[in-house]
Amino acid sequence: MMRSVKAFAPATVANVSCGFDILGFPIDAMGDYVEVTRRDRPGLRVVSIEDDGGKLPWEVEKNTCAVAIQAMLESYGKQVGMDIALRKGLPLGSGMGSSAASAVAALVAANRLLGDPFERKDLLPFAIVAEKAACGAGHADNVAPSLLGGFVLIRDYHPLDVIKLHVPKGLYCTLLHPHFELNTSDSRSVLRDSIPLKHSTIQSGNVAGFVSGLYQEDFELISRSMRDVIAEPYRAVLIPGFYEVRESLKAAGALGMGISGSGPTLFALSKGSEQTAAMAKAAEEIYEGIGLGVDVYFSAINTVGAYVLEEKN
Ligand SMILES: Nc1ncnc2c1ncn2[C@@H]1O[C@H](COP(=O)(O)OP(=O)(O)O)[C@@H](O)[C@H]1O
Ligand SMILES: N[C@@H](CCOP(=O)(O)O)C(=O)O
Repeated sequence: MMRSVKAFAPATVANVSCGFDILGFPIDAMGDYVEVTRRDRPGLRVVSIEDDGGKLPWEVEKNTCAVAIQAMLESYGKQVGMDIALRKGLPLGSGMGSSAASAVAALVAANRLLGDPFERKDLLPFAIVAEKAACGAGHADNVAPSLLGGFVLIRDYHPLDVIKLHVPKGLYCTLLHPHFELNTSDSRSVLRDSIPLKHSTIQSGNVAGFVSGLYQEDFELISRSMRDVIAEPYRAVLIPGFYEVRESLKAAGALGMGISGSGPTLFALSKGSEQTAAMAKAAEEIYEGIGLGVDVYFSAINTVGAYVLEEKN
């Protein structure tokens, strides 16, 4: 019987401009690490959290690692005792699926500790419970791609219908993380409950175009489809320099760009990695002008999702 398992779950770009709450992909550049260790008494404990600046909750009903594992154990039908150690590789409130990566890494580790009783896709509802605990909304567009890898479409939430999409060769992602936190719950609170019919038409056309573009490996179609009339207009005002950075990234060769998840990180897709240095330089100059530090990450699209790093007997 396994004694402890360590797993990694990648950061994710949710929405991908046109797919609010229904589209996302993981990146290779970074993620969260969770180790779960069996204990002889039932019950979960968070025993260590590293690299969170002391900001994350240790309570099992609040930390997404524990919330996700608890949901899994309820479905498993047996209370197995586990100690949970989390190392944050992701900045908080960044728009890169930080709460999701913790939950997914915890689930993949705990599932393996139990001998993999759940298939990968069957872990998703447990990760959604954790996401809801973290930001008040059970959106799956971070947890699903972090768990499954590649572009993932959430066709429906009730019941869950999740589809892995084709990843075109040579598609590359640049992430710009300006140094401030924007909590997902805050950037969801600026959104409207209803949208005009004409916006629904524009958004559906673009999400269909984006998915077709992936399958046809048609980078021009992907580029044309990266438009968001639902969330971006309301959220852009929360992100200093958004429109300027958008123009500079496009001028530097991005296929398209948008807000990663709920921001403040911005993402750009490009065909290949040749333009990424120019994109980063252009954006860095703008952020410097507005007095904001920025971290830049480059990554291929991660196609495998979370994985087990180490098992100890
Ligand atoms: N392991 C975790 N447990 C509980 N809350 C977390 C965890 N990781 C991140 N969070 C919190 O979840 C909230 C949602 O934001 P987060 O997922 O970090 O945003 P983003 O995905 O935009 O980076 C934030 O308040 C963040 O501090
Ligand atoms: N679809 C969600 C995605 C939130 O992503 P995060 O990385 O900012 O948590 C939304 O747009 O609110």
